[in-house]
Amino acid sequence: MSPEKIRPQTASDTSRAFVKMHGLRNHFVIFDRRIDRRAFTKEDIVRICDAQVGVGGDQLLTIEHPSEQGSAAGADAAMRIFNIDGHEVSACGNATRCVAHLLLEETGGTELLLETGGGLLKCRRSGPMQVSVEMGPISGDWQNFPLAEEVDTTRLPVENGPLRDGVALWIGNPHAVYFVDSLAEIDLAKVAAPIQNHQLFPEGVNVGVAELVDAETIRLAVWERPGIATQACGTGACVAAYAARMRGLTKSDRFTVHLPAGALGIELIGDMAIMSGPVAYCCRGFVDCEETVYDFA
Ligand SMILES: N[C@H](CCC[C@H](N)C(=O)O)C(=O)O
Repeated sequence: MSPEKIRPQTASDTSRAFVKMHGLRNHFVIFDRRIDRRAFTKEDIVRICDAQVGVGGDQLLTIEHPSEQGSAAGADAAMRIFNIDGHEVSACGNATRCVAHLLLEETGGTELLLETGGGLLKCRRSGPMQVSVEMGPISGDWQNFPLAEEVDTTRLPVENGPLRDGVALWIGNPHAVYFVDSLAEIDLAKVAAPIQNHQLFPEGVNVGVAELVDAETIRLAVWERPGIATQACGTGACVAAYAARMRGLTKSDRFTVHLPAGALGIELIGDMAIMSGPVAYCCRGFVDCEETVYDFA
């Protein structure tokens, strides 16, 4: 096949232009809805995120014009975040860095304010392919999650095997953090899935399993909604650092959080977590949003 046959020259009526990026291998298919206003159906999202029939991604992101309220508060753009099951969620740390980098390249600036479902996030370029984001504030308010009933979020009553005495924290999305002695001995899917699906969390919860290596170093793996072990989780890293300090396991306010694909820097200032880490491009292209018919004849 000649390269021309496989290289799209222009977007056809049913296709949409995307860029795929990753932050520590947490990978995203990103669409700019400021340019192409068409929305995505749940089926589109599920298929686009599935590498076998679409592009492949941990989430689908759209860049949008800020809302009136966001604009008034100074937002430069807005981001919407969809999980691989098509459900919209309100926060993702690695996605925020990727979208902020795209927008900073567009403006040539060094700072911007990004509106998300979880609030307005201040982002800044912190190196050639590095972005820092003020991700907080972090809270333990049970009504945010929501929880099926009021419980002490600092001592979660939901346990499974080695995951005991967890902390529930909100950073635009819900997390349950459990400290263990050795992360290497944990079968993440096996121990975290029953907690994610526990009736206390009617909308599910991202489950972080953390090992405090020393006062400033955490090893972390996150079983994200809707049931995937990602290579990195930015919001998870922020709440793990916050939980370690809240629990009195350390007095530090600067952390290196090691995730399966690499490290994020987390700085805590009061309830605010500043997350710093890398971004990278994967590819650009067009993806079809019509129902696809396969002919194997
Ligand atoms: N990987 C993301 C978190 C996505 C959370 C999402 N899966 C949810 O359901 O809240 C991060 O870097 O923060």
